Amino acid sequence: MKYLVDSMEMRAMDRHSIDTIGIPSIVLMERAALSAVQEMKGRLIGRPSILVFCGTGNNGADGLAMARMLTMDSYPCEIAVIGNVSHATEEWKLQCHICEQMKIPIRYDIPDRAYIIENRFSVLVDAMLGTGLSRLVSGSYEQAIQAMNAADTYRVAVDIPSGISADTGQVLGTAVRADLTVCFQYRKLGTLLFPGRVCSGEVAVTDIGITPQSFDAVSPKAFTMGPEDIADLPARPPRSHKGSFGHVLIMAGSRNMCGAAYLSALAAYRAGAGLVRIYTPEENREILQTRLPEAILTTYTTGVFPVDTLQELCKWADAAVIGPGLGVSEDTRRLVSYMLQYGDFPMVLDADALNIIAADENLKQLLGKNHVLTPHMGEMSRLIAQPVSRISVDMPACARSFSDRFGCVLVLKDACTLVSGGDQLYVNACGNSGMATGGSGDVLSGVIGALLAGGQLTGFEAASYGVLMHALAGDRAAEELGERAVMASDIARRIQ
Ligand SMILES: NC(=O)C1=CN([C@@H]2O[C@H](COP(=O)(O)OP(=O)(O)OC[C@H]3O[C@@H](n4cnc5c(N)ncnc54)[C@H](OP(=O)(O)O)[C@@H]3O)[C@@H](O)[C@H]2O)[C@@H](O)CC1
Ligand SMILES: [K+]
Repeated sequence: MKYLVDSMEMRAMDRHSIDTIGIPSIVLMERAALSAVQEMKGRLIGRPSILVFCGTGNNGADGLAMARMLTMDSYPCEIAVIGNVSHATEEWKLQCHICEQMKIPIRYDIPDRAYIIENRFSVLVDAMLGTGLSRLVSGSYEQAIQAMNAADTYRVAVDIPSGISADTGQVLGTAVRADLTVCFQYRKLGTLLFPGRVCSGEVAVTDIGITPQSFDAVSPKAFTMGPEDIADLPARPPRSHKGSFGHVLIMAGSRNMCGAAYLSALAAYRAGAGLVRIYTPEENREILQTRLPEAILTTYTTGVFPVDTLQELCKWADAAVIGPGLGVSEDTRRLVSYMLQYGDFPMVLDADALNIIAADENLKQLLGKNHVLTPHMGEMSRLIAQPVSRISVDMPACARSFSDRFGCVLVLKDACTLVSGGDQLYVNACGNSGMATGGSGDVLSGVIGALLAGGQLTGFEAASYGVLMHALAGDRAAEELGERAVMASDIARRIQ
């Protein structure tokens, strides 16, 4: 598990380290600059000429310190100061004074592409704007960013590419497109969220001497996970039977539409469920029994609402997945409404269940801690009656506000899927574009359903690990088949 921080959290940690623990700001800065230089040098061949673009805040001060270290290490190095020097921080003034004493060339106008080519700079360092970015980029910063992007060079961003919001990953006007970003102490949330992730290039995180003590008892809320974190899932006891791992009820599929039910059920079994039961229209019986004989089937006839059967199913289930391929009809509306009222166990609400809930304010009011909702951007837009463009501007805030308001877990599916619940935010860093394929969401809902049914994870944990397992399976599928060829069933079969 790795923490991700936003600008406010990072500022609070910097302040606590400086004011309470007593580490001077300039000491943190020295380690930051040294670590960035080391990361950079490890990727360079020979001693290329380097131009360091410095703003006038502490991100710029980092850049000045880096220019000093690079010069001392015999790299031909020059500094370009961007922005208003009258706003410079104390650290900046000190670092600038040292550079002047060392006679490192400093220029105060904006170098253009021609200047960069003429002087054969093949590495550009972006130390203009860091976590202090507070508004749309314009004027001299905008020109400098454009000059950096126009040059055919290796670009290194200090802490975060200038112009990317550390909180949302959005481009605030314009942003540097870096090949390497060196994040200090913690990865900034905006370097993982799109489009910040694309602008950040390779991301290295370095230790600058801020300890967990600097959290001041409040840990960062966002985190990410990788393949190594799967080992933290509760172990399966060796002495177990199929009842030990939970019963998953999959309410999915509609008349002659059984693919979603099949994929979700298959994924639930692959993710470790003990027993999977599919509740679907009678017409789907034959094909599902043929495709997935391991699943138990309970079927219903369109137009009939079998309350007794539903009562039995609710007694049987440890967790449910409701919605894949369900369709939006009076039958399914009654089904979703019944399950929200009487299903007293964790459940995943996906696809058409979400569309049904979106259209009925009374159903929304039934949402709570038992519920994991898994909307993609279109479904989210319907749930909150906001356009997708509005959601994209700040996905973490949108996910948080929904999960807070309804007390549920929200999985907001996108190229960078988020899971929000309680006070936490999981940001998925795995997976690939091959997973943007029909049925991929049905597979995810089945995985989360199985993890919920296991009974050892909270809704938030099941959803986060579910997203991770699904993404890792997608990566295995892409590695074997190529991203273009991946289908949902390929993902389901590679869940481990
Ligand atoms: N001890 C520490 O704290 C440590 C901090 N560290 C480093 O400090 C960084 C944070 O430094 P920071 O807080 O000084 O903010 P920073 O990113 O330099 O930006 C502020 C400047 O930007 C300006 N500005 C903002 N938006 C703008 C816009 N759109 N367009 C134009 N200008 C804009 C703003 O201008 P003003 O509002 O004053 O006019 C101000 O001049 C952090 O990312 C890390 O690199 C490390 O060394 C470790 C120790
Ligand atoms: K920067």
